[in-house]
Amino acid sequence: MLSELLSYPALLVSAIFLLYSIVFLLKRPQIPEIPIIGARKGDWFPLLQARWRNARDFKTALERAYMQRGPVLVPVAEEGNIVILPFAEVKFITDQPESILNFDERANNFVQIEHTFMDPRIASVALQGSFLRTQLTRQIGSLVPVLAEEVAWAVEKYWRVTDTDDEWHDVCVFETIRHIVGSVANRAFVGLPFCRDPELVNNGMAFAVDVPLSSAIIKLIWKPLRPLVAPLITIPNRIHTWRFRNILISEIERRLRRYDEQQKDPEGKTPPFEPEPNDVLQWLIKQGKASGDPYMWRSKTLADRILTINFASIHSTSFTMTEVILDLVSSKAEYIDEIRDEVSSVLAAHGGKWNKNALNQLEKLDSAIRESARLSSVLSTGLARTVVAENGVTTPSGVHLPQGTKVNVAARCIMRDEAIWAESETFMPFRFYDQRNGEFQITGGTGGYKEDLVRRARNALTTTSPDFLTFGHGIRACPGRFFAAASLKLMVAEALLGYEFEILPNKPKDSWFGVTRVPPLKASIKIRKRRKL
Ligand code: HEM
Repeated sequence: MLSELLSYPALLVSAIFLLYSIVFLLKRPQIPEIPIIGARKGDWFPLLQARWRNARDFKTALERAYMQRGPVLVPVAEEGNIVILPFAEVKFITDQPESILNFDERANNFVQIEHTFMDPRIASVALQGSFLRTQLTRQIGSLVPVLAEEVAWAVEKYWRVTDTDDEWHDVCVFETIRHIVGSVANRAFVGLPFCRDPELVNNGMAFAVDVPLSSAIIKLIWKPLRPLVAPLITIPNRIHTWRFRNILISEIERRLRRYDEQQKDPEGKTPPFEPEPNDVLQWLIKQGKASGDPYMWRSKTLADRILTINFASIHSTSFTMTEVILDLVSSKAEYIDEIRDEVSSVLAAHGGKWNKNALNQLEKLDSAIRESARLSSVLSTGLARTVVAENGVTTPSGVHLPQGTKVNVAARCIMRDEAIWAESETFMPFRFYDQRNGEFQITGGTGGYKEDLVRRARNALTTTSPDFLTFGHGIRACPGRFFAAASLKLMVAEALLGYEFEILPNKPKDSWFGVTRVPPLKASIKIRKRRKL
């Protein structure tokens, strides 16, 4: 029988597949004994059937999970079995050390980094959270003026409405915003002229689509087969990485040569004299050289690090900005006018030039962006971590989570919970502004200067908390959020000062792809140039 089987390769492959399916169906994965969302009485294979149902309507699955107010299991197609912990356990997640609940393990598994990124070693430096947390955040003050210049250029270019034109024009919000965000972010990452090359932005964004798409397919494949199949599935990833690298490589090599020359001639006597660029690429070159590891200053490594930063930042910022614009234009004209008045008076007070202080004074705008990021957050689930402790971990509600369990919270539901947020489903742009400036007292406090500062800080766009999870929370909260907040404010300010918007009767609908919520990418709005008074 066995020899017969071995002589027919097709039969052998079918037999292996059958065996694997049986083992897969019968093997009870190591999962906690908690309710399974999506499973029904009488299901033969509750996990598999729930997985299929939840993948088709993850929004409902998430809402059901949240309503349980305790840990639940949510099987879903591309992610497998995830445990959703209740709101009360957010602090438990953020309090755990990385040796128990690990961020990188989950993130790298989610994107299948060893298959979807072209250089497997980049995994060890890929997310570069600590680099951004220190370098980029520290430099925001010096970056604001150049970012403002780039915003003005990009909005003018991509919204294409001339000063003399009185007509209303349709613009597709996401399609134009992604280019604007791409140029603005890359002005800080690689500088001029590269940030204005649409091919750089297009390939960076294409790669950011390739990764979740290819990783979702790869995760459906049996692990031992992945190294064989992944190279085929990730052909687009390789094409876009290759094109992205090609745009930057000669500039990187030029800067590396310049760096070496300057090291030999610190006085700067050898021409050409040029000021050192102040952008992420240059900081990465310095960091790479200082590390003493030649891998870190290979031009390919440096290009891939810029690509990874594009991957982490452009989609999240473009989606957030798209939602802000759509939330504003489907609210009230008075709201827009009030924010616009704030923007013009703050700008005038700073002599018509943006700087970090001026951005900090845009409290109404800050509040409107935070409110949009609460109500229309791009996150469905949040605080994604994997249990890495060998003996697992037990939650405060007493559920034991074995090693390997994927943990999340229902971020979207927390941020829309009526018990936490008054009129939680309504876009109230001044919600956080009022909380910053209102009579509200901190429990047990005296309402003094210190408490005033705390209240202000608590309600600022970049402040994370257990109930505001758009940027995550805890030690791994988004390191790019201060940069994102500055860019978002500059972009919305430019849009409000330069344009009028036709108010929409309703906000266009979003869509869901498995666990991912995507804003209305095709939505258009009507804009026209504002007359300067
Ligand atoms: C509005 C825009 C953005 C949103 C909504 C956003 C959201 C997030 C979220 C939810 C996380 C996971 C945090 C956690 O689980 O606790 C994260 C992580 C991260 N974000 Fe952002 N992000 C944005 C912009 C950016 C930008 C502009 C950059 C880079 C310049 C960036 C770089 C990163 C990196 C590198 C990580 C991984 C952090 C680590 O390794 O510790 N993000 N972001």
